[in-house]
Amino acid sequence: MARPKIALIGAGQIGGTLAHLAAMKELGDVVLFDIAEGTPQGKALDIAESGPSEGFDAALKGTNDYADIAGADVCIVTAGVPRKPGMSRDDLLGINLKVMKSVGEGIAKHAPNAFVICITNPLDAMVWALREFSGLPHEKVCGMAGVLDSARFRHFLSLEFGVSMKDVTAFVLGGHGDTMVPLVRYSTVGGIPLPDLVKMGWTTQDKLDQIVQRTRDGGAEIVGLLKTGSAFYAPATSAIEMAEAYLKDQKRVLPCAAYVDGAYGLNGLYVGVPTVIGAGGVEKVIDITLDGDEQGMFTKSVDAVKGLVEACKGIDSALA
Ligand SMILES: NC(=O)C1=CN([C@@H]2O[C@H](COP(=O)(O)OP(=O)(O)OC[C@H]3O[C@@H](n4cnc5c(N)ncnc54)[C@H](O)[C@@H]3O)[C@@H](O)[C@H]2O)C=CC1
Ligand SMILES: O=C([O-])CC(=O)C(=O)O
Repeated sequence: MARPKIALIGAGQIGGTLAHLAAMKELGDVVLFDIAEGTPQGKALDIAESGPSEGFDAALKGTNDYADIAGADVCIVTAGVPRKPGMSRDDLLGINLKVMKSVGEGIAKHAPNAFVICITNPLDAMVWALREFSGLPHEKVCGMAGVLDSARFRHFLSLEFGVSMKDVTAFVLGGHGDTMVPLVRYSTVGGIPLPDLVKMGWTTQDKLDQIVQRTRDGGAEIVGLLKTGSAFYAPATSAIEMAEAYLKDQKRVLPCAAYVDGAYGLNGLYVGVPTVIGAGGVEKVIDITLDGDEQGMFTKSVDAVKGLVEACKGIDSALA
């Protein structure tokens, strides 16, 4: 049986890391696409040359021609611009919206049956725009953010509790911005919800509040340290987890920016929610019950995403 084909649209920091991870995990053959001439070709060759030592079987190709993504099973989109210190993700909206238009058209023409994972920021608005420009079914287009934000939350919690990251679960909902909602009540250590761990005296509410804020600021913390761009190892790993769930029909329960129509009282909006990802793409949106405080934070985050979607419509009349 032929290997799956994975198209990576954008061969920058995340794109290159995605290609390396996909090859090392033997998820399929990889095509790296970018408008920069030489970059995707150079990265594809470099990674292919790591194959003999690593021992993976995967073909890698770099290209500047959308025709080479033909028939891709998965497309992961990182094309666009990352932020620099002092910028918010939302500052990227105008420039990256134009990129989503050409990427959406390229995918629609050459890989209309792919499962598409958007990473480009500002994430929730960009995945909405990419879906609009591509015209693909909503369940086949989603955005990566919740897996990353939840992984950051889990990492910080594991440091606080001094336990393995494997034993920490966490969910972060809402838009991938300053208003994201780390859900303390639905996050656990060894199955014990965080509020119970406060009652048990293993941590304090104050420490949890600080971890929640560090999670919300997780992207900015890395931007401040790197200075020339944003995080790429953990973002790439998170998207690969989603791609693998689709390719292997794993039915993973993963938070992602999914099209929510009906659940959470929403009427057709891309925003971070828990989902089930399998061979059908985003097969289910899990409509968890939120208490008053959680609902208030989620509504604020949803409103921020709605504002960005309206801004997109203002910039490109084809979206209005
Ligand atoms: N959703 C999330 O959780 C995260 C999102 N991001 C976002 O991911 C995006 C990519 O980040 P990096 O890989 O670090 O950036 P990068 O600058 O290293 O790579 C972006 C690549 O896109 C290419 N590109 C630009 N316009 C293009 C077009 N029209 N078609 C094809 N390729 C094009 C550039 O040549 C460049 O190689 C940024 O928007 C960043 O903000 C970054 C981290 C996490
Ligand atoms: O912060 C950024 O600009 C990149 C990003 O979305 C993240 O790392 O969460």
